[in-house]
Amino acid sequence: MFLVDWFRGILASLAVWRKEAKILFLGLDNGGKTTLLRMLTDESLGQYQRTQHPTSEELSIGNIKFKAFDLGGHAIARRVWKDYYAQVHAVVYLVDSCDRERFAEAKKELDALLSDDSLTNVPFLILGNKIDILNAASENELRYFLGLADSTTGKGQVNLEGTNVRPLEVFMCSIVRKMGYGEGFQWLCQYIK
Ligand SMILES: Nc1nc2c(ncn2[C@@H]2O[C@H](COP(=O)(O)OP(=O)(O)OP(=O)(O)O)[C@@H](O)[C@H]2O)c(=O)[nH]1
Repeated sequence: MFLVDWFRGILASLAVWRKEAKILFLGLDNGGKTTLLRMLTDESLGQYQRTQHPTSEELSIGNIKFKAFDLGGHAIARRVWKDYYAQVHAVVYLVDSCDRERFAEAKKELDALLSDDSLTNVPFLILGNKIDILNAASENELRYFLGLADSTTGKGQVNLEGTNVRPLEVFMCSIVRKMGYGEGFQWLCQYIK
């Protein structure tokens, strides 16, 4: 209960002082986007129907709009999210940290996003999800395979204003166990302007 309230508090404080924020949840299918969206609304857990491709889901909390899209061979989805949001305030990129076979695909999609002109300087929170599973990759392993070993900008309060450096960090989490993503969102919120 405390964790849930704390997490909601982070989002509520963002909603209070911002007029509007648009946050994209992106990643390959099966990464946990739908589960995270559901968690943000009602903390209800469960198995969700795998959504149809190209898939998108949306929810609003106050003035914050969250929208999730699957990437990976879904050129249509990419076009749709680009059309949908003229401006995105933050990206949450989810990776299944147990699915090593798809790390290369996850990296390819992430690289494409990081070099996308419409997302220049948009903060990126990378969530390595499913760490409750025994064979999950460690944070260092995930950073390595996503090519982020040297490009993350630091956890905690790192002032990047005036530097032209995009805030980028990796946080490991288990959405079903309600672990780790709150810290990630707390980090991200400081950069949502
Ligand atoms: N063990 C574990 N399973 C998780 C976790 N988060 C999500 N899952 C499971 O992973 C599967 C995919 O989760 P979704 O939320 O549907 O993933 P998605 O990114 O929305 O992918 P699609 O539904 O395919 O579009 C589901 O069976 C979830 O229950 C987690 O933290 N730990």
